[in-house]
Amino acid sequence: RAVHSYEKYNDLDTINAWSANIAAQNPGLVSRSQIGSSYEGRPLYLLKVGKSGSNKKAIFIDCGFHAREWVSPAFCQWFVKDAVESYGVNSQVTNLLNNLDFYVLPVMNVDGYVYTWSSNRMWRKTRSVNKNSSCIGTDPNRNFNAGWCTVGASSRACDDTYCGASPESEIESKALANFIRSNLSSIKAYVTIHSYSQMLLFPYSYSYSLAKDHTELNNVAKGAVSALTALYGTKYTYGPGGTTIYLAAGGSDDWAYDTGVKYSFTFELRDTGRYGFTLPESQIKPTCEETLLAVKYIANHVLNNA
Ligand SMILES: NCCCCC[C@@H](C[SeH])C(=O)O
Ligand SMILES: [Zn+2]
Ligand SMILES: [Zn+2]
Repeated sequence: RAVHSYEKYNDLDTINAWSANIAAQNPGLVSRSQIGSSYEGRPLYLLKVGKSGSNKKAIFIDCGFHAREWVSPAFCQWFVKDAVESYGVNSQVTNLLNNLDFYVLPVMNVDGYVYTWSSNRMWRKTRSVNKNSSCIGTDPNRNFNAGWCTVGASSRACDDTYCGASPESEIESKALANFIRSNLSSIKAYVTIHSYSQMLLFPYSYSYSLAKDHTELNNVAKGAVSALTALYGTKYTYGPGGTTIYLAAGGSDDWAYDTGVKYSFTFELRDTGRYGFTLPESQIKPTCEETLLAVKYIANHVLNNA
């Protein structure tokens, strides 16, 4: 197996070995569980990061929804590294980890991720077999029960934005939704990491109607983006998904929000198209460092307001 590096793209086996190790090496801060399995039978590992305590608020962060967006899982790994390195050293991180738990799902679409390493670097969807079609996979970010398949999604199995046979048809979507439903009393924020476009998005994408918490979410996004931009000058846009990027129904962020997770955000990381999904490894560090500032901004807002 390859050596793990935070500044390289790691294959799934390496990421799974890393998550086992980082939990074993930081027992007071990190624990690993399995929330389910993928279509092809791979485990979906979840890391819980935070100082053990009772009835703490939690933030759920997932990466790797879309297989080709390799910088996304790189960020989840970077996030956990920063947490364990900074605890007891940096007062802001220590405060966050004492008062919040972070559930980190390093790779949601494990089958798709493996497929981008073995067969097709540009694969997006899951790898499930579709009935009555030779085309494989569903877009997990069109597969949630939020305006499902009404707009900005396809009902054709061969399309990259195929919404699936039904909401939560994908075993991976079901596992994620079940975990959040079972932990609704503690999960105050949902952050899902994608690439590329350099955007910070929040509900709704399934319609142009404003979320009831639009003003607050917009202000949080504004603050998070300025924290991000302050580091290297990376320009981000932010706003409701529908008007900021495109209408897209069935998204995990809209579903989480309508399910009661008020602070729900989708990140589209670097870049704006020069490299796109094949962002060079030299940009992993700066991308993760700047994104970390935005996520910490959100976490602090949640800690003070949720
Ligand atoms: N829930 C939709 C959020 C906005 C679209 C996000 C992008 C990430 Se590649 C998409 O799923 O098309
Ligand atoms: Zn994506
Ligand atoms: Zn994207």
